Amino acid sequence: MIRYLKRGRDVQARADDDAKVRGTVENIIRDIETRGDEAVREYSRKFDNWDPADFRLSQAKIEKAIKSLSARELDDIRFAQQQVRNFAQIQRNSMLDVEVETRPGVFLGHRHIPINAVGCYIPGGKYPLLASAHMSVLTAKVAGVKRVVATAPPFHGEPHPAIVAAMHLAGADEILVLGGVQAVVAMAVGTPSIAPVDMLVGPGNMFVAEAKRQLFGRVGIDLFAGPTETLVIADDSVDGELCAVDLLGQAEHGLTTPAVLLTTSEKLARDTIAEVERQLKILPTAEIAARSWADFGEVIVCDTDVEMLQKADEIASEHVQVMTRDPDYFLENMSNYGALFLGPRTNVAFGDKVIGTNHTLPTNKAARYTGGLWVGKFLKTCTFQRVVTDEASATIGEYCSRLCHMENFAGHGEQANIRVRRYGTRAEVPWYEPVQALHA
Ligand SMILES: NC(=O)c1ccc[n+]([C@@H]2O[C@H](COP(=O)([O-])OP(=O)(O)OC[C@H]3O[C@@H](n4cnc5c(N)ncnc54)[C@H](O)[C@@H]3O)[C@@H](O)[C@H]2O)c1
Ligand SMILES: [Zn+2]
Repeated sequence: MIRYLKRGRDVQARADDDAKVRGTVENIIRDIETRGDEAVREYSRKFDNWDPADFRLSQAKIEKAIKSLSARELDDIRFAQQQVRNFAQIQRNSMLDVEVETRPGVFLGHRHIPINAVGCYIPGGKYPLLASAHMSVLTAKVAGVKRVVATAPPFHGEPHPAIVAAMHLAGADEILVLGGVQAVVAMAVGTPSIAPVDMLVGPGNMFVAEAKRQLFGRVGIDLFAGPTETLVIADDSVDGELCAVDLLGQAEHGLTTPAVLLTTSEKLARDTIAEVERQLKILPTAEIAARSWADFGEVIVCDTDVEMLQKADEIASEHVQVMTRDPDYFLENMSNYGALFLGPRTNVAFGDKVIGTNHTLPTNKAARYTGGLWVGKFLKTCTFQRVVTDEASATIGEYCSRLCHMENFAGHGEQANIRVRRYGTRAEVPWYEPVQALHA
């Protein structure tokens, strides 16, 4: 049986919020489409109080930002990037191009082709999320993307030096200081100063995620990566302090961050609720975390691991941290999650910042149909084929011709028939008389 000790806001209230955001974003996109650069500038002034001569950073400004960091800070960024680069490269190596002879004389294959130009959004509203530069820019570069544009909003009125350094060290070809919807629209449609990109990637708040969603089709997007969500699955092998730290650690992202505890231990559930209240008195980011916990936090008690698994798949959370006696049960059986964190020794912050897996992950139940950002998202898997013998051309041609006939496709049928006549031994294609006559 599944019991809620604490519930979040109802589904209707969340749907109303989504509808409001959709409308706001629609208007901004339409406005930028009609008025271009001028509108980009206006929204930048309005939302970020930011109106520089050029949104693009010069080489001198990039170097100045890097020089302002300490050796320790630069080294830490390099360490994180090395972990992300290494794992992205391992994943790239797992993706093989293929070319196989599927029937005598018939060769089919696919190649992974990098997208030409990608725009990476690095969030910087509440926190300067420099880790997103590793996750997007660097991974795109490992995939072989030629032109990578990276953009982040100003932080306290200026480019944030650690974000700029991380973008540069990750290999960004162009660095912009521009935030929100205006940044993603500018990269997607292009402006006199920003050449358009083919794909938008990276996380962002609900406005940024919704803008990417609305621009999909005109450009590619990686996935729906909106406000962070976290799910902790735990049994009585861990304590309330650890669970509360792991819930609040992610609840601090923003006011709409669901942090959910699923547990088979009612004692752990109650201990965690008490611990959350205690920690909220001392956590420096409690102002945000307390609101998201109050509105979106949930504590759910189940009887068995099987029940927890069912509920977890239904929630389809971005992050799922498993701290039970047998975490592998969830690895083997769970199907809907952005990323799994197995056992108490790791946690979501490791994945967010440094361990090497990508932190840009599906939210809003998108984990039902996609994983997170990874090197494969920057590659198009494109097929090719060739037929190298007369016999193969004629044999496939006969099947094709008959199948086209069933679908009433005369022109397609002729494409096949002409091969049958030229490369085959049959003098005629009996099942396709009318079109045959065209070539008599
Ligand atoms: N899903 C993931 O993989 C993932 C990973 C990391 C972070 N995140 C999420 O990224 C988000 C970052 O959000 P953030 O706000 O700190 O930074 P952000 O850079 O995404 O958004 C800031 C921008 O929002 C725009 N904005 C603010 N208020 C607006 C309004 N009323 N109308 C239109 N535009 C407005 C501004 O232009 C501003 O530059 C968080 O929600 C975090 O949870 C998600
Ligand atoms: Zn996080």
